[in-house]
Amino acid sequence: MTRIISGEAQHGEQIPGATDRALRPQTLAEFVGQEQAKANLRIFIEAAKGRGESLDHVLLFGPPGLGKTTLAQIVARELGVNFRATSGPVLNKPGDLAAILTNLEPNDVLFIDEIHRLSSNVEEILYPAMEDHVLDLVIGEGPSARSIRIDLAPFTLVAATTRAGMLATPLRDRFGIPVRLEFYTPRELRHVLLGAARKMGAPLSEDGADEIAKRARGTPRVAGRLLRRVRDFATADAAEVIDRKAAAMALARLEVDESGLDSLDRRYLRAMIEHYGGGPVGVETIAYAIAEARDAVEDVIEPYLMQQGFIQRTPRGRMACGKAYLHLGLTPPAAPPPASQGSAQGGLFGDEN
Ligand SMILES: Nc1ncnc2c1ncn2[C@@H]1O[C@H](COP(=O)(O)OP(=O)(O)OP(=O)(O)O)[C@@H](O)[C@H]1O
Ligand SMILES: [Mg+2]
Repeated sequence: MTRIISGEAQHGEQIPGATDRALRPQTLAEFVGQEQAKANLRIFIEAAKGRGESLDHVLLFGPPGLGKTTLAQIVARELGVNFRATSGPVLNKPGDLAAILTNLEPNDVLFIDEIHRLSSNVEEILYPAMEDHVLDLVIGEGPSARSIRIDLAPFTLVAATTRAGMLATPLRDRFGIPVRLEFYTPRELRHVLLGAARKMGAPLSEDGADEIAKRARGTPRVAGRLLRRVRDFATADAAEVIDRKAAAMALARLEVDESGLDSLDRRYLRAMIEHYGGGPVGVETIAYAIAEARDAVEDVIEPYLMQQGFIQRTPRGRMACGKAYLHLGLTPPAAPPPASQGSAQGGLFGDEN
């Protein structure tokens, strides 16, 4: 799914040296937004440094593109230690993780991206490593197999996931510092955009930044991507400054509407309303209806639609809110009677699915 407004990294964006990296903030001070998380991290980092100890393990979770990888790198830099990065799907065997762990220097940061995709046999050796800084390995097979214990240097695991709910409880419990990343406000994104534009040398005006920020679905990665495309249009049109008008024109050509929704979001809402009476409808069903993978629907489409109040999650499935109808130029159904759960009428939305 290649969408201009997808929070997921696209081809080229994650490659070292690509523009994306040049735009990454390098310090906590430069990292815009997430004030609560930053304030806490700053205190924990200073305390760990003061004691000369490793920072407690950190779990970063939230939708794609909100800055988990960036924040992990910043934590290592602020601690003044090495940053080693790997990811759940890459670690196939316990030995893969063991090789990395045994090479860490005291208090280093090990970053494991997509930790929810770690296989269970790798996860098992991670537990004693996180808790007691030891590695329990089994050498050999059958009757001659024996287990050996290796001491590790103290280290900080910084893990990232878009799916905290998918982590096994024993794993989740081993993180002393859980950090939930939130969507950014348009004000914060304006800040991100002006900073990125400065680094790119793009002549972005403040009202131009506001126009892009409004449509970047609360996600810095989307903001950066929109900025690059808008700049392309501005270059093609030989515009001297990217102001509100130039930005709005470019965004219209990219089919990103004033709420930051693109054609896929609109298809999702339309399918829900037109085929399923506005819901409740299960995520599988709606994913099938718009021919997208369930994961993509849950990770990329729904969080923002939910946060913006276009849809809501109920025990019986997803439902379109009045805002979704209005956005598509449709008339919302009359409000159902206020949560009088006893009224077994089936309601306006019907019970057929
Ligand atoms: N707070 C921020 N201030 C400025 N730029 C940011 C901020 N957060 C993220 N960015 C920028 O947004 C882009 C995406 O950030 P990052 O790769 O850290 O997201 P992520 O949460 O790790 O995404 P994923 O879940 O896909 O791994 C980067 O270019 C980064 O520079
Ligand atoms: Mg990342």
